[in-house]
Amino acid sequence: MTSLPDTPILDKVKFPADLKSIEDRDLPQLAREVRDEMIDAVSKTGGHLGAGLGVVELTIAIHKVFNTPDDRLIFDVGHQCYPHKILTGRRDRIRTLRQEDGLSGFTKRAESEYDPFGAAHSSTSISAGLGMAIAAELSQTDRKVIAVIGDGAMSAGMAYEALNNAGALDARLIVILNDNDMSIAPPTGAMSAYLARLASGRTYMGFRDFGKKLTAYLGKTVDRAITRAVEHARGYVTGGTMFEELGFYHIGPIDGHSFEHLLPVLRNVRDNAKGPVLIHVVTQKGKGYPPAEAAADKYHGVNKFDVITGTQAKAKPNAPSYTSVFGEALVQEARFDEKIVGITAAMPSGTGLDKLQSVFPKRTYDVGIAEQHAVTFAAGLASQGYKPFCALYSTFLQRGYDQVVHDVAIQGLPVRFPIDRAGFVGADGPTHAGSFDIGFLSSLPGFVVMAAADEAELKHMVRTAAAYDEGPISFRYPRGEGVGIPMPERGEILEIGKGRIVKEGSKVALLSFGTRLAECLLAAEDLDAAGLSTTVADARFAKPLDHDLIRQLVRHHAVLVTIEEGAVGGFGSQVMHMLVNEGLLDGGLKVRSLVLPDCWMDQAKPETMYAKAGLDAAGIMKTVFAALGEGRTGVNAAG
Ligand SMILES: Cc1ncc(C[n+]2csc(CCOP(=O)(O)OP(=O)(O)O)c2C)c(N)n1
Ligand SMILES: CC(=O)[C@@H](O)[C@H](O)COP(=O)(O)O
Ligand SMILES: [Mg+2]
Repeated sequence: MTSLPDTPILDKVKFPADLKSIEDRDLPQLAREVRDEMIDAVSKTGGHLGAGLGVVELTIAIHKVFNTPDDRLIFDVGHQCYPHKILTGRRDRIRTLRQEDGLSGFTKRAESEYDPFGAAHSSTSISAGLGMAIAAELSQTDRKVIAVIGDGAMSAGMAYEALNNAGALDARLIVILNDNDMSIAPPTGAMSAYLARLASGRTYMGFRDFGKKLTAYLGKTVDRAITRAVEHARGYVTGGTMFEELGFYHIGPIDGHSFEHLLPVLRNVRDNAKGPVLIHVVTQKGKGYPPAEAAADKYHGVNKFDVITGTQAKAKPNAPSYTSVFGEALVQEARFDEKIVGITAAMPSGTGLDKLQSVFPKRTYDVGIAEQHAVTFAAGLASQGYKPFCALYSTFLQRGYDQVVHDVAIQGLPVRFPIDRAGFVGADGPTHAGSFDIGFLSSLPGFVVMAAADEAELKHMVRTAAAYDEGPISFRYPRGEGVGIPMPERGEILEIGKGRIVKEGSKVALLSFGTRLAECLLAAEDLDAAGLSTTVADARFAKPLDHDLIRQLVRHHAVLVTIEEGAVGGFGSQVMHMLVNEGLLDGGLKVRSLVLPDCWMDQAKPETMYAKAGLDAAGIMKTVFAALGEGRTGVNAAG
């Protein structure tokens, strides 16, 4: 007789409190249901799948044992939080993930009281958790704080700064190391090897052994100093772990998919831990969905897909992606110049450096999630005559900014910075938008700052950067496809600081920095039709500015509009500074500067975000008409 399908449990669990009435023995079924729900949802939305599949049991166990939201639960990066969102009152909205007006793809304070800290950039959870743990101690509450951090996120220096401080403070903080032996790509670095030794070298600790061990640890003395000395001595005898040396009570490895392991360990820690504890949990990224388990990337980030086959929907590209153009152009230049090396911070495929890695593996370095180190590592290479391309997303370059200033710019070292994901990125929302690099780089003396207007320009900029050895140089380009123009066989070397006129006009001048050029050309057509003859220029450089070009535009036009995919303080600000100081505004020229809005724009399609920001053709036209005081707002006003 076939067994009746189990009565759905997930329908009875809207919030973690509902877990209290679910028997431990029924949790594996709940895990199956959460997994099915998540797979179905992400098959419709796309998003981060593998990481969440790997923490279904862990998430259920944490919410079962601890008293969230009063006990604080922080997910590092937060891309694995979909099971958490399903179990914390957001199941009904889970199919709005990463869409306009939908749920964020990461944890987000404004979204739920169960998200005590926002994430998306990695390796922040232990620091934030320590802050909350100390706050709990200062306010003398019994609140527990749990930080869940992945093995990849443990490759960033910030995680060790936090471990170091937590150990010193002897803070009551619970760190759960979710070790699935994966980052986005297979992990790199000695830490990854160390964790692998820990995970394989020590047999899984059953909860009975752990219970004896922890009771012995706690029962032995009330004086933690003596306890820690004993622990330290034990470390010397039994080869304690790095975490114990830092003052953490290290438990594990335990099986992160076994409730028999998870529940008693978490309950023991909840009831008995008095200081920092690190629980080493071994999981499988993509667990429970065979297409994800079989995939090299474990379906880290997926498009919409067919649940049965796992086949992802792939829109037919109209043009190559900027990332692929960069990757291929760099391989081409590397063939000509053996001094060219590539550096990525755990994102070989995202940056396109996987292409260099496949052709020149010994000239490509994946340093792990370590942008600060990546920048200064590149500076070290440049100081010895190499030509490092330190390829980072704009948003992740922010993490290495002091290194850019202190180790690269002040020393004038010729590090090349390919900056991908410039401007709005769409589904990842404000945490990943590439908004600030124009400003924070063009303010640095001696930096050359470029932006590609299209994929052909990007190819020129790769060649130009390879040839430029006078100091640091950056070039930015957006996520997604190019505009579909013919590509040169090889890029040309651009004249540093020189822009170009793309379309001649006589009344309005649109000066674009980056890929808004296409929208400028569309706007120019309609402006011409409205009797406003329009020049369109591609600045190419935010630093050094093309002063001759700008003076020429000022002399022969009544309106000058600058436009960029960056926040205020970038290209437009550089131009305004020049105009003011050269007295070029004294003649009544009407000048406007179009930039990203001064707010954190939630996720939507990039084109929708740019339209909302007034950075599309309609917005450009509206700006021109307003500047001329003509009150017209778009094509229909042209009549
Ligand atoms: C500072 C920073 N750099 C890069 C990334 C891109 N990134 C997102 S998730 C990830 C890998 C995280 O690996 P791990 O912590 O092991 O989590 P898993 O996906 O394995 O669950 C990376 C590199 C990021 N979010 N933040
Ligand atoms: C979670 C994270 O930070 C990365 O997975 C990021 O979402 C990748 O962005 P792209 O999809 O633009 O490569
Ligand atoms: Mg991992």
